Amino acid sequence: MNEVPDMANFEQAGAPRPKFGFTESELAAMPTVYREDLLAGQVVLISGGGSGIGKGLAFLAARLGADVIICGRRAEKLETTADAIERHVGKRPLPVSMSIREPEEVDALFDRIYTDYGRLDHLVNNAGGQFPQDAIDFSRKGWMSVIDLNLNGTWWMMQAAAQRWREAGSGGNIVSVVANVERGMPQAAHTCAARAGVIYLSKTLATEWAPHNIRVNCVAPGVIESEGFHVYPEEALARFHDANPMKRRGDVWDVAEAVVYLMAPSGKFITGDLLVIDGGQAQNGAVWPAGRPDYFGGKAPNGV
Ligand SMILES: CCCCC/C=C/C(=O)SCCNC(=O)CCNC(=O)[C@H](O)C(C)(C)COP(=O)(O)OP(=O)(O)OC[C@H]1O[C@@H](n2cnc3c(N)ncnc32)[C@H](O)[C@@H]1OP(=O)(O)O
Ligand SMILES: NC(=O)C1=CN([C@@H]2O[C@H](COP(=O)(O)OP(=O)(O)OC[C@H]3O[C@@H](n4cnc5c(N)ncnc54)[C@H](OP(=O)(O)O)[C@@H]3O)[C@@H](O)[C@H]2O)C=CC1
Repeated sequence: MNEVPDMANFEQAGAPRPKFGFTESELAAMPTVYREDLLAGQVVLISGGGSGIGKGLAFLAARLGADVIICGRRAEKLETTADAIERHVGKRPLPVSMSIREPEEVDALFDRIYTDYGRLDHLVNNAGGQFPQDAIDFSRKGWMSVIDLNLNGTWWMMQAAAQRWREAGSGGNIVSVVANVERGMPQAAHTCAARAGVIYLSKTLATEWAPHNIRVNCVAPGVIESEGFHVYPEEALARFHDANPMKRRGDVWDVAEAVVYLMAPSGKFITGDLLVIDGGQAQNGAVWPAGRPDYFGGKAPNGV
């Protein structure tokens, strides 16, 4: 397992740049295709908003004028991210420590949002993850934790949002961050099962919830450089660029801007869909998150 620098604090502490992903100054300055008041007056909830893709999106949404709520399990990480966004963007997201796997904690989160803001416009289900392992060796607890996090946790959030929106008669918008599961993904069968569940759940809800003016979409990142990379061994990381024909990793901004496209009026006629952001991985390339076995070619000719 690699040592991960404390991403959220590194700039203040004068530490070297993070091992994976952008600095906070970079997130604050990344060029965006969107106009600066695009999300003004809108309330956006981002699960897993303290790190990685969710943190990038929290910066972008705040820069576009939204009131942002970020949630996740680790309070310190959320606070530090909220501090950084306040410092760089001038708008402080509300950090809420909770687990999406606990329905009561999900309910409490939505109660807090409606008490503090009186509304919610967008739910981004970004919290999720997995560990790389051959499926044959999954422990029961390991399988259950990945399914519970990525499928059940995402559902509790969706249902809680939709019930509030139905009650308020307001409509709303859900975007769930899944993964590129079209051809399956060896060493990540648990997450493929859960993410496929979220994709087809979303397609179904898009129809059921259209009468409530609720849109439901997914985005599927390919290999996106983020803090989440710390769960993968060096051997696998060294070849992540081989996962797609563009031969490189994507970045959190690629995903953040795609999510905003679906949230904003640009997405107003899109529901039940899956936007893939993977440099062509669905067509060509393979990711082996625990390292490529010899049977499938082992090391590449250049030695990595
Ligand atoms: C699919 C690869 C695509 C490549 C591109 C990258 C995609 C990304 O998604 S980037 C990363 C996104 N972030 C993460 O994945 C977050 C890191 N992962 C986790 O936090 C865990 O893997 C989790 C999702 C399982 C979290 O569950 P939690 O219940 O909090 O975790 P525990 O540590 O308590 O573990 C529960 C259970 O799971 C088994 N397990 C956990 N890690 C491993 C491992 N490395 N290898 C094998 N098994 C693992 C294990 O059974 C754990 O129980 P105990 O044995 O009692 O600890
Ligand atoms: N980076 C990539 O290449 C890809 C990423 N993805 C997916 O994109 C999403 C974001 O990943 P990324 O930013 O890369 O990695 P991160 O590990 O940085 O993001 C995962 C986030 O989920 C939060 N989280 C985990 N468990 C829970 C929980 N039970 N309740 C609430 N929050 C939780 C984590 O915070 P905390 O630990 O504090 O709870 C963390 O902020 C994930 O769903 C990931 O699987 C999909 C495909 C590729």
